[in-house]
Amino acid sequence: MTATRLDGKTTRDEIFDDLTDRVSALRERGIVPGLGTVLVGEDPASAAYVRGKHNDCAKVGITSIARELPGDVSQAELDATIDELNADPACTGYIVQLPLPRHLDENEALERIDPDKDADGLHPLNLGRLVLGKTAPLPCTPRGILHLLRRYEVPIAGAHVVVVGRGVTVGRPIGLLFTRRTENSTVTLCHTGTRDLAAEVSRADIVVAAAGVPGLITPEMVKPGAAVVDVGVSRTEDGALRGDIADGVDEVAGFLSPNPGGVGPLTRAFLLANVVERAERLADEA
Ligand SMILES: Nc1nc2c(c(=O)[nH]1)N[C@@H](CN(C=O)c1ccc(C(=O)N[C@@H](CCC(=O)O)C(=O)O)cc1)CN2
Repeated sequence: MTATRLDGKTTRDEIFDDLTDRVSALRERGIVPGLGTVLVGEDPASAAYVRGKHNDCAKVGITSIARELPGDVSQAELDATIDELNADPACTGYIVQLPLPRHLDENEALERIDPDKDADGLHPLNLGRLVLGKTAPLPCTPRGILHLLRRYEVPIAGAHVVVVGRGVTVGRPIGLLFTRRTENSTVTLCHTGTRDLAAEVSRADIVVAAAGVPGLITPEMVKPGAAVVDVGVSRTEDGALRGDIADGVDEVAGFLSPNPGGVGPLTRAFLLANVVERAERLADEA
């Protein structure tokens, strides 16, 4: 079997076309959505992701607001930047790029973001709203995963989904999304304490690998025909990206979302979608 490739770039372009039209319609109503980013330090990957977000803004007509802070910034200075974006009417939504340098408290930063401006959907209030099944901005990578699976008509209702990794940006929230009534999947969340990862993965109709361990998921683990989504990120010494999926998985799986080229572009697209959706809500309330 050679897996159908879930193409994140083509799918992102479709989303951008839709967002471009919606941003034009907002501009006609006198509203210009603005995305803010807070980048701390000089991690090359984080800097590249933030640059990419601003390039995307230019493509769809959203204003960019970039804040860059040195790697040794204090928590109080970071808090002040967050407060400034909370108060800025030109900023419809914003993100604090993760990970932060170790001396900073990520949870404190996320909690300080005005939940209404939380473009990442990672504020505790918004994650809580997700748990309660209330409307909230959805975390961008999980939203991208679901969109990509639906786009390629991968069966989700009733599927057994095995998520590998319990991080806050992917593993934990994707479990919440798959178990909503609208998705109706059964989720097993695996992590470093899981006794027999291969046995868990082998039962999955859908595998979401978000562990950050290169080549963790091997062809022998995967049920023939399963959908495999690679969102694991690790870097080689020369900075090259490595996903969690080993070579040969595409010979066993029915669908494969590669990394790069799969969910990553959609993470960026849904960040803009969260901003545009907030701008539309504000326009309707005005
Ligand atoms: N505040 C946040 N921080 C981080 C998030 C996040 O969603 N919010 N996710 C990741 C980084 N990230 C966005 O910020 C991100 C990662 C990857 C991609 C992407 O398009 N990847 C490309 C490959 C790029 C490469 O070669 O390095 C792909 O998959 O094709 C976009 C965004 C952690 N931090």
